Amino acid sequence: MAASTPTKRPSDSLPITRFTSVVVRFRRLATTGLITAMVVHLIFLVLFWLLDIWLLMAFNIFSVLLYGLCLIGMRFPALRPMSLVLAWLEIIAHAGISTLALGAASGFHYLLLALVPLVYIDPRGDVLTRLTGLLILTGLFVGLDLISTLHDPWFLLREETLLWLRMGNGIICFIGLGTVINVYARSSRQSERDLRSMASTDLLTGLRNRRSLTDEALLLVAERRSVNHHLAVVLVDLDHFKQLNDRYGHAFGDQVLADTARLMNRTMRPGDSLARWGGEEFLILLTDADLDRAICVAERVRESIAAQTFRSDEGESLSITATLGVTEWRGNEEFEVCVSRADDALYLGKQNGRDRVEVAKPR
Ligand SMILES: Nc1nc2c(ncn2[C@@H]2O[C@H](COP(=O)(O)OP(=O)(O)OP(=O)(O)O)[C@@H](O)[C@H]2O)c(=O)[nH]1
Repeated sequence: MAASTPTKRPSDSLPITRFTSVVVRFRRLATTGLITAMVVHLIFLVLFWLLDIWLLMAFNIFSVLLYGLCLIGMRFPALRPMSLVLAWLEIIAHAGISTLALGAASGFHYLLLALVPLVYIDPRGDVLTRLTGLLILTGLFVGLDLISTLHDPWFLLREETLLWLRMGNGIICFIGLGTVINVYARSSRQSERDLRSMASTDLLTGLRNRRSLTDEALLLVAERRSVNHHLAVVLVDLDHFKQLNDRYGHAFGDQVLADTARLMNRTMRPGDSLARWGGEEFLILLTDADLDRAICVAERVRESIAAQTFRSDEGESLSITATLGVTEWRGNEEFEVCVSRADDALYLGKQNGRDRVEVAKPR
């Protein structure tokens, strides 16, 4: 590539990242809930068949079928809201009819409690919707308790049976609450991990980004100030990258960046760090390395980049070169000062013809 005036600082590239949205997580949670509800209603179905309560048996057959339909509906974006509303209404109707049929002592109104976290988890709900949802659930819970205290249930069961039912419903309620909270907590932790990874990774190359490496370097520098360990910095800048982009296209440039990052990554020792520092600039942080070792590493990187060949879309074989600035951390200076010295060396390397390693000795 032809020579041109060296550029001092390349600009940072914007990180574009994958992110599993909170809506997707809510959908997963809702699907898990629907499957669980279906299984629970199958158990109720058997139970009411054993107790010979035909009304609740019929209602549970209807519920199982309804959950099946809701699960199918969850596969289609347009039907999702309706599926969720139907599932909500089913739980409310199930709690209501079962409590009226068997009395509050059966504990069926406890099932309403499992809906409380869902009022808050739905990401589309605003404050008013949440408050309304909570008030409706509270009203239903208290109302059902009151009505069944004032009126006899439709079906009379033995005290012992009611006790078992109440305990069962209490357990289902706790398991339901626990499951919802667990799924939500796990998805929150996953979101946190995703965000951390997004904040520290460069999407194009998969390398750590500037922020992540700077954070590590600042920690190392703080630790090593007292211990007097070596630390060296190598700045790598690909030569004439603008020309490469202009000649072969930006997508090809991206590929070259990604391949070069992979190549450099392979040459790193465990413990050393490599980051995409800016557009076509990379930074290598060498822990426990003095200047001589840093120069060796820089030479090795320079040679491996120069030896790498690429094939353009037109089938043309080409290679690129890089200029590297090397320096050693002085032990009592800020990390930025050390990087700036490596940058000065790099700039000198560009002026001196590129494809070379330039060293800045700390004074
Ligand atoms: N394809 C691609 N190009 C990028 C990316 N980030 C920065 N660049 C390009 O890298 C080029 C850097 O150009 P300059 O700063 O002039 O440097 P150069 O052409 O490499 O010249 P020297 O550094 O002086 O050898 C610009 O054209 C940027 O658009 C990227 O993520 N992908």
